[in-house]
Amino acid sequence: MKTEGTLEDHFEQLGDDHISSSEETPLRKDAFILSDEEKIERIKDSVREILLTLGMDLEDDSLKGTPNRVAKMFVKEIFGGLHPDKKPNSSTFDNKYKYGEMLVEKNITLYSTCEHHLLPIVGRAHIAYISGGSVVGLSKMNRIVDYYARRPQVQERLNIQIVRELQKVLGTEDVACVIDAKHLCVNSRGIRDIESSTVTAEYGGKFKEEAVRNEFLEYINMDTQF
Ligand SMILES: Nc1nc2c(ncn2[C@@H]2O[C@H](COP(=O)(O)OP(=O)(O)OP(=O)(O)O)[C@@H](O)[C@H]2O)c(=O)[nH]1
Ligand SMILES: [Zn+2]
Repeated sequence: MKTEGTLEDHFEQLGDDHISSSEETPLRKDAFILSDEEKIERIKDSVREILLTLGMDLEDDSLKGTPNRVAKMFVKEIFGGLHPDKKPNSSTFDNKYKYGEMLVEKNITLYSTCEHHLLPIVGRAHIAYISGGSVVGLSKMNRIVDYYARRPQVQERLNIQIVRELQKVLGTEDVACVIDAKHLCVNSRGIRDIESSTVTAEYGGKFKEEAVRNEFLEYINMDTQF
């Protein structure tokens, strides 16, 4: 969407007019007006400003590349999942072999960023689904987790977004995801409790039934023997 005036004018006009529902990442309508390169330039200036305000000497050899490094990392890496174009293409196949039990992809490594403090969230996601006719490539589940994790996030929303996307891809409600993750904003600052972790879950369709849910949880807790 292109409009007249400066980007600042445009932000001003938009005010709090977000396009998101509660399960969606709260993005502004103009989120993708700027190219990645333009975003990196702007963020670079902001990071420089923060470091200067803190009193850091940006002429120092070790620090002079930091604004650019952080800006690139934000746009291309840790927040690289904000752009819908980055959504992985999840190839599905017909369930020709008529596999009728649940499939569990467990211990998926998850790196995200807490949107309240911009500190890391590090953990594991466990996904299960029961095929309604389609099966999805195993790695696509890891890729979906990674895509939604590369955003400023809260764990609850991340968990729901993963389940909704898989339900869409597979054409079935019968999808579940459990996430167990450490939030560095709890572990390394504030209350500084290094031991605690946060567990969230989203159960769709048949996973709302106790027996089905328990089977999934048993697989997650099963020791992997290799
Ligand atoms: N529900 C939820 N809360 C989160 C998540 N990540 C971080 N938080 C919490 O967001 C809250 C923000 O609370 P504030 O009181 O505004 O922030 P704060 O003063 O830095 O709070 P403390 O961390 O208690 O020092 C904190 O309690 C965080 O632990 C998340 O994924 N889900
Ligand atoms: Zn936080």
